[in-house]
Amino acid sequence: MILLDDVTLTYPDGDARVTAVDRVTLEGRPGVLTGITGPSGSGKSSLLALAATLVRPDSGRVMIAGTDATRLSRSRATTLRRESIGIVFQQPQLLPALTAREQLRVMAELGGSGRRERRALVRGRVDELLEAVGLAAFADRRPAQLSGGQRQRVAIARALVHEPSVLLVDEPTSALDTARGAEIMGLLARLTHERQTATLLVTHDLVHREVLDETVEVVDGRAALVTTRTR
Ligand SMILES: Nc1ncnc2c1ncn2[C@@H]1O[C@H](COP(=O)(O)OP(=O)(O)OP(=O)(O)O)[C@@H](O)[C@H]1O
Repeated sequence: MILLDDVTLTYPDGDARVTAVDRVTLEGRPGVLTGITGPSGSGKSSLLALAATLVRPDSGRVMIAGTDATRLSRSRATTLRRESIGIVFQQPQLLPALTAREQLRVMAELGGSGRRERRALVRGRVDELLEAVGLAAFADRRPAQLSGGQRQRVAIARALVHEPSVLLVDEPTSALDTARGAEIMGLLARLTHERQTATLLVTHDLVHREVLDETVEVVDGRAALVTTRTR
């Protein structure tokens, strides 16, 4: 689970500062797909960067799996991020020379606490994850031999390699047509429910709103929970 607790984030703006996130409290719970929507410049990406522990808030706490990430040293925050958070970016950001299976294996080697047994465990998860995202038959293909939707599926599987409790997703459908986008959103909802990740997903695209369990709307750096769906 993840809790952004009364967080504020400002950026330098000439001699002054611009408030990108203004005292937001937002909770991601296990098995819940929470959509973050709102106009351009409202602070959605900044919220995700805070949740990813990539930036520190000016004030407030970011609680991840019971730990206040804002109080950790940089290196301990990095370890927490690797072990507890999966991130899917707008573009899949795959390495062109590697097959789908190798993209996940690299993540298995890089991340986590580095203990040999743990790495072996993570390696063993790779084929199961490729199957879970519908790519079992494409494991040996390189990015150029995959469609845009399939590349995004590889990125999703890669984000799940360390079995994160928190999954953060930034505009996953922006490079896809409506049908492929709907498939990716459906996949993210299914994985969230099956793997009980607390998933925060930034989206402009309200075409896909029906798969979201909750929708939080951000306006001028402030967030309001606008809908909650009961499954
Ligand atoms: N690195 C930065 N330096 C200065 N100001 C920034 C920086 N990043 C974002 N901002 C400002 O913070 C505010 C929120 O930006 P943010 O990118 O979080 O919004 P957004 O809702 O994700 O927008 P978009 O949908 O266009 O990506 C905006 O006013 C933006 O100009």
